[in-house]
Amino acid sequence: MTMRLRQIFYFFLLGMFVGLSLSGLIYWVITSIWFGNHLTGNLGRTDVASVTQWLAPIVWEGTFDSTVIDSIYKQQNITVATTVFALGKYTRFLKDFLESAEEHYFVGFRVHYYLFTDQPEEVPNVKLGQERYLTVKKLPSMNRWQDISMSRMGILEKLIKDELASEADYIFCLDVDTKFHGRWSVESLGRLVGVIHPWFFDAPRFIFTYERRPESQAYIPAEEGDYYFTGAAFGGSLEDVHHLTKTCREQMNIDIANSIEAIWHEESHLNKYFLHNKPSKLLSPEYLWRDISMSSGYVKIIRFSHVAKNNAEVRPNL
Ligand SMILES: CC(=O)N[C@H]1[C@@H](OP(=O)(O)OP(=O)(O)OC[C@H]2O[C@@H](n3ccc(=O)[nH]c3=O)[C@H](O)[C@@H]2O)O[C@H](CO)[C@H](O)[C@@H]1O
Ligand SMILES: [Mn+2]
Repeated sequence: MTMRLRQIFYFFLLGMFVGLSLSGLIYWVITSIWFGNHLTGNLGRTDVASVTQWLAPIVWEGTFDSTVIDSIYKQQNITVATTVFALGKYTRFLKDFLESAEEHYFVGFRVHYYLFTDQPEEVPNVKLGQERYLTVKKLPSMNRWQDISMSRMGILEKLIKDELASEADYIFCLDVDTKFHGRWSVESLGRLVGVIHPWFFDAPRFIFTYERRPESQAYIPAEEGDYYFTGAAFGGSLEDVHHLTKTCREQMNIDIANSIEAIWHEESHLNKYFLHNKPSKLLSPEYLWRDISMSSGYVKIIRFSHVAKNNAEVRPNL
């Protein structure tokens, strides 16, 4: 009798197990196959904002499906122009920059690096993958680091206008004192793309180091501004980045004529530009972190970071 009861009990348990598994399977079939992802594919983060007030996505780990997004861009045969400047002692950063980019940056897509330097002989010989190209362009040396940093806008404006039109679809302009540590790929593409500065993403607005003197063209009043963007990485379509670099160059020239230099140089002008020309996509500080040794709970993966450097030792002036 007890034997029989036990059998019934086990049979019941088995029935429960099969029933639950079946209903789980049916639920999965209905939601993902019948409905597809449009109803239930709920990617996103709850600990950080992943969309701006003007409905531009903010790219964080966990907000996109890399397989889906790769397959979209694979069909488009795109070329991503990538610019980097290395003058004076900054040529020492090139090897790590290029080697790590070959490992993590737009892997499997066509990338054309444009490298501006005053010492082409110092450009390291880095083995590039298939469909990866490097063009070295010589620049005269400059003796103020601020001038090097700011002059990038005008040089990029000219590069885009004179050479890139039929050569590339998108462009990213990056600092060289940096290194890639994780995927940076097509999820970052957009018409106009800004990267949230790693030191200010969790700071209140009054801390943002916008230019606060009304005499400068980069001036932003205390009650304005959405995010503080880094000058070390920005990008987008050729047309939009051309307009950005042209505008920043013109605004910096007006400042020069008025004998004023914005507090954070072209970064200040970039922030002013983004105030009136909202980026269509924002990249989280995963796309330019402080230094690989620092951590933050929000940043689940460091994709690109500044490297620790001794400014007094590498810059031509203080
Ligand atoms: C985190 C961040 O947002 N950094 C910004 C910040 O400091 P940074 O300390 O990052 O500026 P930086 O010294 O890296 O200079 C910017 C870039 O100019 C180039 N360079 C500079 C000096 C030199 O002797 N040789 C040379 O090639 C190089 O590509 C470098 O990456 O302020 C700069 C201008 O105010 C830029 O806006 C930087 O992007
Ligand atoms: Mn830098």
